[in-house]
Amino acid sequence: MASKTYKILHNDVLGNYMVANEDLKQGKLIFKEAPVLVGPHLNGPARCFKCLKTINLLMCSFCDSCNTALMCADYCQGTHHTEEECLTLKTQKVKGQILAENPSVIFPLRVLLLSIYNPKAFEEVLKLEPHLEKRRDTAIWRRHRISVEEILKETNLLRKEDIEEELVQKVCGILDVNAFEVRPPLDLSITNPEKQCLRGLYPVASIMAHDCSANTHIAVDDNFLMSVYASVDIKENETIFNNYASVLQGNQDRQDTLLEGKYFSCACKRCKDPSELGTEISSLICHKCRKGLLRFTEMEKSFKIWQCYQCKLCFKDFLINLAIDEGRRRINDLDLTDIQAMEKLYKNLLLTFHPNHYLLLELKQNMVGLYSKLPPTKNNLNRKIDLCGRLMSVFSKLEPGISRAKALTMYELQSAIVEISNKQYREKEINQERLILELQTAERILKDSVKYLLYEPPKSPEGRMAQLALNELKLLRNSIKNIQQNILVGNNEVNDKKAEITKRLKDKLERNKKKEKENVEEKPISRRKQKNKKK
Ligand SMILES: C[S@@+](CC[C@H](N)C(=O)[O-])C[C@H]1O[C@@H](n2cnc3c(N)ncnc32)[C@H](O)[C@@H]1O
Repeated sequence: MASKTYKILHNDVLGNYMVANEDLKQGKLIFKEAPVLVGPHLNGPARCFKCLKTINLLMCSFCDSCNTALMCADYCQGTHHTEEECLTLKTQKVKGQILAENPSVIFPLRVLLLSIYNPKAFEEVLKLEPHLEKRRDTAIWRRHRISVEEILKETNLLRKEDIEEELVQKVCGILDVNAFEVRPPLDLSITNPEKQCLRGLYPVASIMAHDCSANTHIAVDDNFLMSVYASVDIKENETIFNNYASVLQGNQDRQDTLLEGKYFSCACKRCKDPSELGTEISSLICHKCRKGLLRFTEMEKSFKIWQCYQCKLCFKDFLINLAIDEGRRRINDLDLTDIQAMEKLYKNLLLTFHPNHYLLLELKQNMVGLYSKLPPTKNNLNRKIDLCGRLMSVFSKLEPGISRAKALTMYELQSAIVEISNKQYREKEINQERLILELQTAERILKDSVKYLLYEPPKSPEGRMAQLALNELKLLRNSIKNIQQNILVGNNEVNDKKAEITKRLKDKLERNKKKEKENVEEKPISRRKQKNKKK
């Protein structure tokens, strides 16, 4: 598999992986890919075969033709239940009710159906890594046996030869190791996109190896078409990486996710650096010396050792995990509409965690969201600017280049700068020149935010935000121009006045000079006159 932008190589550590076939500039589209299939999560709710929206099982209907595929409504216009799939299901003569009662079988079943109506696509899917040996007889294997394999067998959902244990487990393994989380269409929530995620199978994209600080930016549109861009410049022959974990996950969480779900220990630059690229995103404050930071140092048998770099005290990871669990519990218990409670908890957690610890970053993101809704007092705006700045400094290190998290934070940051500087100008705390400087700073930030947001599909929440941000950028530029013109007009008026005053002074001076001259000419005559008088 090769294209102009990438090629596929193989080594013992990564298996198949993708490298750049040429120098790729930041923002370069590396490839686009449509999914082979999209389906629900193993534990996710049942979804309409046509539009993939969550189904209310009490009110669902079944496809008129195959009588098996679940539908959200008779009139659903979705396109994801293809004619071939429909015909194949029809020949299986199974009751759709079985799928409604066992939503875990839906996605593996749809993959297995491919073997009947699209063997070529099925063959491509089977080339993906299932990690069969690492999964054999583990908890996940047993779970798939009960929730997928046995249901398929009991209900005669497929021909006997299609549901051999090995094949079903392979398909489940391929889905777990390779599928991408994708957002359902029309889901406009940016705050918790994971909540209602679907899984999509993208055989090319899934070849990208993992790095906790990836060099790609992935955008999926409402038809699940995936676009993969270079998020930074990538040199020819450099590996093209995707981040399988979330950027704000700490070291331990990431390692657990990757080991449990993808069957490898990550040894990327970020994972090997106890400060996590200088961010301290996993560091805690040492409870003994209260000066140093506790960072993970090394694995010892099955647990990690954490050490204070100042007083050298060591902790086993279960103690660190206790502190993290307690912090997590307190954040989960928070009322996310109560800014005072959030600020109080933030201060409190600073006694245990580094300010950039991922728990505090999560809290900061929630606080920025809430400050955006609170009355725009100077205090609120200043705090929002401060929090956005802190978030930005972490994102810039962990996600250099094109980054969704950075773009959203930059948008919030510039809006607070615009609001506070206009307020300060209205209240005569700053003059027009200073106002322009502040607005120009906001303009630069908004321009970068727009630059990154424009990589998002237009109908996604971030894509809509890109259009909003673009309009705001135009307005901001206009208002800067207007103020500059005001200053120019003001300066011209001042200059005119100055010129008038100078002219008047000059005239006066001329007049005085003239008078003096006249006096000088007059004086000798008068003296002579006086002399004559005396005579
Ligand atoms: C989505 S697949 C990627 C394609 C896979 N390498 C293949 O040959 O089909 C994920 C698997 O690739 C391997 N992998 C990806 N990134 C890795 C990394 N940074 N270190 C070690 N293994 C990695 C792991 O085996 C992982 O389970």
